[in-house]
Amino acid sequence: MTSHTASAGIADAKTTKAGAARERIVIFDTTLRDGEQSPGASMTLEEKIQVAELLDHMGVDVIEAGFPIASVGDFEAVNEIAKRLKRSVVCGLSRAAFKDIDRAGEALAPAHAKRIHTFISTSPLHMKYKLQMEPEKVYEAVIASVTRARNYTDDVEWSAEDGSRTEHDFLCRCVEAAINAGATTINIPDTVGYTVPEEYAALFRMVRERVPNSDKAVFSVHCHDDLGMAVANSLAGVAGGARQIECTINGLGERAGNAALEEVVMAIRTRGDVMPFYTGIETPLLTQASKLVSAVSSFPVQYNKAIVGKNAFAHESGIHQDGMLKNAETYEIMRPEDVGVRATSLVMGKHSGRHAFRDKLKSLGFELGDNALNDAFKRFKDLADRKKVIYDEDLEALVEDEIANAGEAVSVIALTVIAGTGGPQKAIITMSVNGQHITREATGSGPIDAIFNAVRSIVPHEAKLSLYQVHAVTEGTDAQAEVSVRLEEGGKIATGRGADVDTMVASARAYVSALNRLSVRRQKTAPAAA
Ligand SMILES: CC(=O)SCCNC(=O)CCNC(=O)[C@H](O)C(C)(C)COP(=O)(O)OP(=O)(O)OC[C@H]1O[C@@H](n2cnc3c(N)ncnc32)[C@H](O)[C@@H]1OP(=O)(O)O
Ligand SMILES: CC(C)C(=O)C(=O)O
Repeated sequence: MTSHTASAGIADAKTTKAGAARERIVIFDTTLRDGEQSPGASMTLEEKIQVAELLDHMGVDVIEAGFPIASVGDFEAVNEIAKRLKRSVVCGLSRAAFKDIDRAGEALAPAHAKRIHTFISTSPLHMKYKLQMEPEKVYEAVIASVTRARNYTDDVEWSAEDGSRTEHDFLCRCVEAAINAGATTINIPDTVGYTVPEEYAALFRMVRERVPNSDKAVFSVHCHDDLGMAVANSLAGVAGGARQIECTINGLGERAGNAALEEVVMAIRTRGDVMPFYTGIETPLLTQASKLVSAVSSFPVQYNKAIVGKNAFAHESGIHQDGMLKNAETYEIMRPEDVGVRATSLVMGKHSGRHAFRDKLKSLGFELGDNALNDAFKRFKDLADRKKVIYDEDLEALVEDEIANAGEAVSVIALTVIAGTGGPQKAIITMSVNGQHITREATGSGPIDAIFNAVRSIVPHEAKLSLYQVHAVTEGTDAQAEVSVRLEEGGKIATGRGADVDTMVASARAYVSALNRLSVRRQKTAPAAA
């Protein structure tokens, strides 16, 4: 396969092609806080430390390690992570309540760099029904909470929960007050995944234009995926002036989840031609982070998940595989190694074509001529129609069987076996013997015995069966069976192998293969004709 050339869009450089400076986007990971709010995703302290250390190593700017007031376990997690992290800022969440903020301050005390993130809802719906607070009380709570948090650190983030459904005048008032009270990051979350890209971008533009001190804070997006737009909305928020993205590994999070870190980071990196930004994330660690979070949260990653799904760099259809073999950029917009995937995989399946089949066999050490390749390809297509996943071992067994049985004097053409509780079992076999098709049937004590008896009636012989062995080439009930047969006759030994998803067919092929070899042995040792 040809490799990718450096794609025009890749935003590694700190300047755009036109020479303008790219702006740095702060990546704020909340896998350990919002991610853990996914029902069933709780992590142990050790697991959280493991995730935090990997995120730190990966270059995440801010790690929201938990909500310290929530439980002793959450406090300990934030506190232990605060002791360990070397590069990232450690962040703890708190409501607009002094006890929450003090607890967060206590948990974060050992951190080399700490942030308190305090939030309160600002939408009419949340204020009226959830908080049951008048807007003026909420406004006062914004100022009081940010001021309190500043006692612990200069790095204070304030969030307007349900910000995307908040009335604009009130949102602007609260943002201005939070900045005046000392907030250095202003987050306007789309808490319920309700907004759409154009609307969210406009919201940031509006707030930044209307709030007089808006240049004193970094604006942040925090998007949920209820309508499947968390990543698109996050990037739109950035287009509207936000410079921090809150996200989680694998998009873990409340309900349908948060914007996926790996997706926003790779979108920025890959489409640097239209987004003049960069992040500090070491993207080759993305797959490792995804696997770790999946393992500790017990949330499997869907196969077709962008960036880190099992199929993100896998191609099964012949036309795509052919394109990939000629130039990887035909069907891949990112290099697999840039996200920590070892290599693109051309998956062999019912949609694959000859180019990919030949290439795959070559990688397995088989170089077949055109005729043999065509025969093997026909058998492979037949196998792929019957078997969901074709493993390398399947191809090896198929080709070895093809090589062992191709061009032999005797071969199996068709087989029907009648088996079950009410024996005797019966086999009807059609074989080609020196080009002539012969059909016979026989019974036996068991289906294999019946098959071998039927073969013997077409190719009579006295050879003794000294070994009959079956093993499954791969796992699963649709695995191919690989059958080995050993025949002995007058001191001569011949073995044969056959492979098929049907154990009976594989047995017949193995038996016939051994007979062919025995026949060759007989000829080799026969006295030369006078
Ligand atoms: C959008 C988000 O993701 S916000 C974060 C959500 N995460 C979590 O809630 C996980 C951790 N939470 C918890 O462990 C608990 O909810 C706790 C410890 C925070 C609070 O527990 P409890 O005291 O039992 O209260 P409970 O959760 O039932 O209700 C929440 C209370 O906080 C109030 N509240 C909610 N948000 C805020 C806020 N930002 N600021 C101040 N008060 C708030 C509610 O109005 C309610 O108050 P009330 O008890 O006077 O009616
Ligand atoms: C606390 C805030 C940032 C939040 O998680 C949300 O609004 O979804």
